[in-house]
Amino acid sequence: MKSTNPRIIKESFALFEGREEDISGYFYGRLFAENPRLRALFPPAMDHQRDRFFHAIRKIVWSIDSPGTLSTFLSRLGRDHRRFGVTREHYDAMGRALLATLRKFGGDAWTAEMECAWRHAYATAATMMADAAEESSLPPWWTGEVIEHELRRPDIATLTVRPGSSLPYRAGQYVTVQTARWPWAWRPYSVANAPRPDGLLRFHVRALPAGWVGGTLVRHTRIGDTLLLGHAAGTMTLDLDSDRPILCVAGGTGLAPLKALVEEAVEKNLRRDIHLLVGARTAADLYDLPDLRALEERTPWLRVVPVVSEDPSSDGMHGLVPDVLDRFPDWSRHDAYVAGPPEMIQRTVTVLDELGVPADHIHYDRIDR
Ligand SMILES: NC(=O)C1=CN([C@@H]2O[C@H](COP(=O)(O)OP(=O)(O)OC[C@H]3O[C@@H](n4cnc5c(N)ncnc54)[C@H](O)[C@@H]3O)[C@@H](O)[C@H]2O)C=CC1
Repeated sequence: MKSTNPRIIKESFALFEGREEDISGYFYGRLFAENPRLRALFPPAMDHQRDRFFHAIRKIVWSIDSPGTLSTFLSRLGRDHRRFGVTREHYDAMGRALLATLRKFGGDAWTAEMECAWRHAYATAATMMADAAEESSLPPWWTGEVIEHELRRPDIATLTVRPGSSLPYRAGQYVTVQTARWPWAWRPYSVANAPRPDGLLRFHVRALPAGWVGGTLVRHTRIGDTLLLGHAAGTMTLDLDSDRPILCVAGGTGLAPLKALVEEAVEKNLRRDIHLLVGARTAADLYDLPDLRALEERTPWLRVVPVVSEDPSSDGMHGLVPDVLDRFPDWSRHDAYVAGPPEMIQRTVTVLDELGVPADHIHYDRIDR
């Protein structure tokens, strides 16, 4: 964004931090009031969408002076928005609503200089998104047929899905999934296997109490059902230039992307020592252990370590998975990959930092669910 003023954008963004909910609510309220037809493009419940909106704005602001990062992010966002049916004209309406929102929440501190910087930044971002969407040779979404559905726990299922045509992704990435039961509700799930010649995708899904898509996938999905799948995203992929040993730390179904990474390392025969720590509440919640043990059996340089947090009578290691890391000799030379609940990721990153793992050797994605 050449002639956008990054300093003004970053400084003025401080006016809005901490008021995410009100700002996103006002933005969408205003957008739909002025453009009622746009409402149909979005899900009935807007909570996740509102979070995503602010997250996207924050990410744009933070990377506004890193053209490479920004263009990768905006291009992906633009391609991805095709699944909502968003076209070039819609960006103008969104831009008007965004500026009106910033003006309102900026209050007396909002200046003409800020207005000009944001107007320019938005126009550039919208052009990048719309161009990327139009230039993409990939479809806006894929259909996928469920060919296996296995209930591993009352609230956890593994699914295998066959996309209608090849869906490109790298091990460790996630795709968004929509079920016929909840049109427009897209929820991200990591692909739990490395890319395969037959293109099949496996998912690990937990049904959460208020989770529409997860509940449907676990309890109301059968073989032969059709799902919609969005583009792959996420940066937690294997660093293939590194020869360091690998530490994977999984919490619950956060195992999915890590299993894909381990599979990729095994398929490529990387022969870098891998420790896979699998955190679960109870021994029964270790829903994928037999598969992991089979993989371990075939792979002399892979060690799978179950860690149970709420079941002191079970065999093996006990504790929250980040809290057992200091019971091992030394992780400081490892590349670390972390996935699970957000608090678990945060704690694991802190502990790894304390144990001397350099920040740029710790990989994780913050997925907006
Ligand atoms: N299904 C998927 O494809 C993916 C799911 N995820 C995320 O992984 C999470 C999985 O959740 P559940 O299976 O319900 O896990 P869970 O809540 O049952 O926790 C599993 C283990 O994670 C650790 N843990 C949990 N909370 C912790 C905390 N506050 N501090 C430290 N350690 C903690 C503990 O070792 C615990 O035994 C969800 O947040 C999901 O969004 C992440 C990536 C992919």
